[in-house]
Amino acid sequence: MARDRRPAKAPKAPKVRQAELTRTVEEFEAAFWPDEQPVDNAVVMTMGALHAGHAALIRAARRQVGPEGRVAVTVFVNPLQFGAGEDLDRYPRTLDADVALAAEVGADVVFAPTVEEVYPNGEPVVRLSAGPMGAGFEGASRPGHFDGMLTVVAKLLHITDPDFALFGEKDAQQLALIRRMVADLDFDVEVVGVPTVREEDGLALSSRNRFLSEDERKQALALSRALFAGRDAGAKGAAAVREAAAAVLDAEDGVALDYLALIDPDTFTEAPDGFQGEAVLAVAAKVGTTRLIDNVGIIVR
Ligand SMILES: Nc1ncnc2c1ncn2[C@@H]1O[C@H](COP(=O)(O)OP(=O)(O)OP(=O)(O)O)[C@@H](O)[C@H]1O
Ligand SMILES: CC(C)(CO)[C@@H](O)C(=O)[O-]
Ligand code: BAL
Repeated sequence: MARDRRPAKAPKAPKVRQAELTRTVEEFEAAFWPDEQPVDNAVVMTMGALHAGHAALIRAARRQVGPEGRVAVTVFVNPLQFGAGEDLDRYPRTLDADVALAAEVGADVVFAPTVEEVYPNGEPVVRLSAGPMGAGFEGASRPGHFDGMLTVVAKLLHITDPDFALFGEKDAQQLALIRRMVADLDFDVEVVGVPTVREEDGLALSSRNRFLSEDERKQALALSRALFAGRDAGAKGAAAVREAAAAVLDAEDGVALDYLALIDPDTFTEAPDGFQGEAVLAVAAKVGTTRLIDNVGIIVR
């Protein structure tokens, strides 16, 4: 048999995506639409300090648009959605690591504008209003938060003009409001929700978890444990759900509860006694100086 003299094929190098960092709208547009090719594109909006939860969103965006599509990640800590005395100044900023992680999990472009780039005329005079759907829960604890959030999401949708925009279910009220804004104001984008990514012990990943001391990290587990206990009581009715979740939180001294609520996901108002069907069980609490939120979907019978 003749010897095969063809050189052995070099193993295929894995495709390393190089996400381009852009700081201005002009740079972003040049990088995100380098040519006229009609491909699907998706955006993942973040405030940076990326973790595995954000990575899940970016991976889902890549799956959504396919290997040839375009994925943008925005990194912008939006002052408009922070109230006085909130953690705007100490919010973690880790841009170099964010660009590296975004690239690794499938982003083509990172858009990290300055505050002046996003608000060149200073604070916007005209803003969106979240209305009654943004008044309860997070909106009650953080007045103006959702108006500021919707205003920047609308601006970023205009700038990035995506086919798909992906948001985490961890911020359930935010996701519901964005869906409602898109429907009410005829934005031409498909909003995709992505399930919450948790640590093995149940803690929902959050950029703010890095502020927790070791002890606080243990105390913070009461949030997810309470939600899981509530979910397990779903077959016994709404009152049993609230009771089971509250019992877990009551037993943890280190957690200062803001709200624990069984929510009708259509209206984002408290589910009435005797409520049956799909609901969201949500919690917000301060652990030390860090405010955390979490929620689970639940069927109440
Ligand atoms: N654990 C998670 N699983 C899935 N999505 C997440 C998770 N954490 C955040 N996200 C989503 O990532 C997007 C950007 O969120 P953001 O940058 O505020 O991160 P974060 O971790 O929620 O930060 P924060 O500590 O400010 O709440 C949002 O759509 C949010 O819902
Ligand atoms: C959607 C968002 C990026 C708007 O600033 C922010 O609220 C967030 O990170 O969830
Ligand atoms: N993840 C929600 C954005 C905020 O806390 O301001």
